[in-house]
Amino acid sequence: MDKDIILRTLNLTKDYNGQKVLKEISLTIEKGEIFGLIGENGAGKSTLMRIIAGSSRATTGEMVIMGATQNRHSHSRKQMGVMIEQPSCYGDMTAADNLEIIRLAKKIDNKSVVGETLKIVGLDDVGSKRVRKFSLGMRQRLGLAMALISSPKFLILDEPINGLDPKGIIDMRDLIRKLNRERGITFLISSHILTELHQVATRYGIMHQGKLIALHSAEEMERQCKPFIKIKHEDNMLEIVDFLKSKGLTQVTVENDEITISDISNVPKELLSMLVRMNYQITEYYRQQESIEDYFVRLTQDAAGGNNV
Ligand SMILES: Nc1ncnc2c1ncn2[C@@H]1O[C@H](COP(=O)(O)OP(=O)(O)OP(=O)(O)O)[C@@H](O)[C@H]1O
Repeated sequence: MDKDIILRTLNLTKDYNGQKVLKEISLTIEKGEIFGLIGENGAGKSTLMRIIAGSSRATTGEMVIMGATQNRHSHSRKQMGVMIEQPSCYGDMTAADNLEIIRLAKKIDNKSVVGETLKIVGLDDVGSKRVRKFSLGMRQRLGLAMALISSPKFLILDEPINGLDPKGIIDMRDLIRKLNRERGITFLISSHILTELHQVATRYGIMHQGKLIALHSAEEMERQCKPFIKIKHEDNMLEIVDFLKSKGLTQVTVENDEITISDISNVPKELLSMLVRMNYQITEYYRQQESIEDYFVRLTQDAAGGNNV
């Protein structure tokens, strides 16, 4: 067993009524990582997380969690905390009472763990407030506390930032980073909005239509965001596109009358003056770096067949 590997999946698939919603998912999460699982709604993130958490079974494939091979009988997931979907809790009770119920159900002897966990998530000062009066951010914190109470080494959080206001997003990110840094907890976190996980994930897996289409470290993700050139004009767009292609530029796309050249390594230095010499009415010509969100959109479009002109 490799002690630095928290999770390894090999060719996991899931079929619902004959429809493949997970297609050969193979991924490894190492100790200490904050692994961000990104994909649009319906990409298969929750399905994959439920299988890893043990609340659903894969149709085929293998999975090893903290050194233990998982099969239908082994749910050796005691060192794992899970928050998938809205945490279910008793609205008429306080956060402390809700946690106490979980402590008893999990047979945790140490009574002080309730207060300690509430402190970690910043809910130690809400006193006798009933959970049904909690804001969404507070509920998410309580969900995290429920997942944390058994001192897990690995936390699975499905869309923990979904619906939070900007301050709630920052607080949740800070909390995740703190738990990772100070307690060495490894995270698997999903989101359908890439920017929500930007600055917190150390590695990303991008899912699209049940497939894992890319795996990137945070640094690789930044590198993937390629520079491009935008051209705005008041002229015959197709003529300009043909001209660019005649210069050997293949990755030329058009959207809202704007031309984008993605393969800038092939762009001749004097391209702008060439366009002007051709008497094209160019109104703007500039170089930009692709944002992480744009990269995600490009990647999922490429996986779906691309949109090059
Ligand atoms: N219990 C189920 N029975 C049938 N189909 C299901 C079931 N659960 C999920 N699916 C289907 O599996 C696909 C993946 O859904 P999943 O919830 O895993 O996606 P997701 O990426 O988590 O999306 P979201 O961000 O909306 O939660 C969808 O097409 C969904 O309709």
